[in-house]
Amino acid sequence: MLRAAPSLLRRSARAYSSSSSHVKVAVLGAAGGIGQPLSLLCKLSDSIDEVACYDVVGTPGVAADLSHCPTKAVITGDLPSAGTWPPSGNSGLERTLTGASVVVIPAGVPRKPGMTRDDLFNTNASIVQTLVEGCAKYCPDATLAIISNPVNSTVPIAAEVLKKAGVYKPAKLCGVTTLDVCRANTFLAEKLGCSPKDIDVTVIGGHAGITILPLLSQVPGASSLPADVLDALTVRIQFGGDEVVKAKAGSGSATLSMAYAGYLFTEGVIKAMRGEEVVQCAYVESTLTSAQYFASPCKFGPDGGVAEVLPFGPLSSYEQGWLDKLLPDLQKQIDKGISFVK
Ligand SMILES: NC(=O)C1=CN([C@@H]2O[C@H](COP(=O)(O)OP(=O)(O)OC[C@H]3O[C@@H](n4cnc5c(N)ncnc54)[C@H](O)[C@@H]3O)[C@@H](O)[C@H]2O)C=CC1
Ligand SMILES: O=C([O-])CC(=O)C(=O)O
Repeated sequence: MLRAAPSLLRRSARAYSSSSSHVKVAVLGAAGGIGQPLSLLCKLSDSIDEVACYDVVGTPGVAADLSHCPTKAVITGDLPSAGTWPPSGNSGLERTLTGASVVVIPAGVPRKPGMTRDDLFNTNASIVQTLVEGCAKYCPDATLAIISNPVNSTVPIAAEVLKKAGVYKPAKLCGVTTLDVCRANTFLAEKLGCSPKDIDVTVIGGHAGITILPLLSQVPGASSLPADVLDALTVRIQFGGDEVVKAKAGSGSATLSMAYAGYLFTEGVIKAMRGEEVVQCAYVESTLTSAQYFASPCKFGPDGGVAEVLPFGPLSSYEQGWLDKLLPDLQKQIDKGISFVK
């Protein structure tokens, strides 16, 4: 009674047939709470040939450690200048980014209890700006997956940086909202008493508080839940990040679940590059609503970018109420990112 084709990643007959080219994934912020387990998951992946770990600290150690895992991916670890593993003449960011197909960016500070994601803006905006300037220079064709918060603003920052450099391709710039989908699937499955693997909730909007909107009404088994249960579930998904920040009590925010979500997103991009049919939610430049950037289901294509921003389907009146409320908030956070670079 749940969705017939629930997987985040949908297979087609062309699976794995179209490309055997070298797939390099760069992780920027690779020594951090998200970066380390994300790099591990990438190192364990059969579809990744090279994992390039970059951070301002610790990456030679992270790379040396991961290199002992007996899997096919070659691993490197770079700092901004000297200090690489294995030793190399290139400067750190250049070596990391050159030849990358996908660049995943979890660099930046995480929240502490009492903070909003927007409170991270002052620190993370310039970190993302600098790193994306490097992407514009060394891997202008790569797909960029932005994890650093506030995603609602850091994606517009990245877009403005790429525009300034003359290499902006909207289809190749995504904010990663996969953790919202993971939470929605997990929490809804708990309520319905089924496996989260049998559920694929579409989550639209942005990635902060009320800008996150799970479309639970579209999941057949969920639409019959009482209104108060649906409301509690919606709010729990919107504020799932706060749940972790509170439990970690000052030591950071979601890292392990985010690493898993970032890995799922990256695998989705790579599977699409190899010819599989992949639809996954992402925060991208969009004309679906009045907000310039908006998370919705996106079909990924063989170049690793978004081939089509898909419509998000019918909303219940409850969800329409949230959408009306979130759009002005989201646009404000987008404008803040744009003005930072302009
Ligand atoms: N999009 C999403 O769903 C989620 C986003 N996040 C965000 O991800 C970011 C990272 O979180 P954590 O890994 O927990 O933080 P962390 O502090 O553990 O790691 C961040 C890493 O970034 C590195 N870094 C800082 N400046 C850098 C620069 N200029 N170049 C390269 N690396 C740099 C740091 O050295 C550190 O190793 C935060 O902004 C957090 O809010 C966290 C969870 C979910
Ligand atoms: O809540 C945070 O600050 C980290 C995050 O984005 C999430 O867990 O969704």
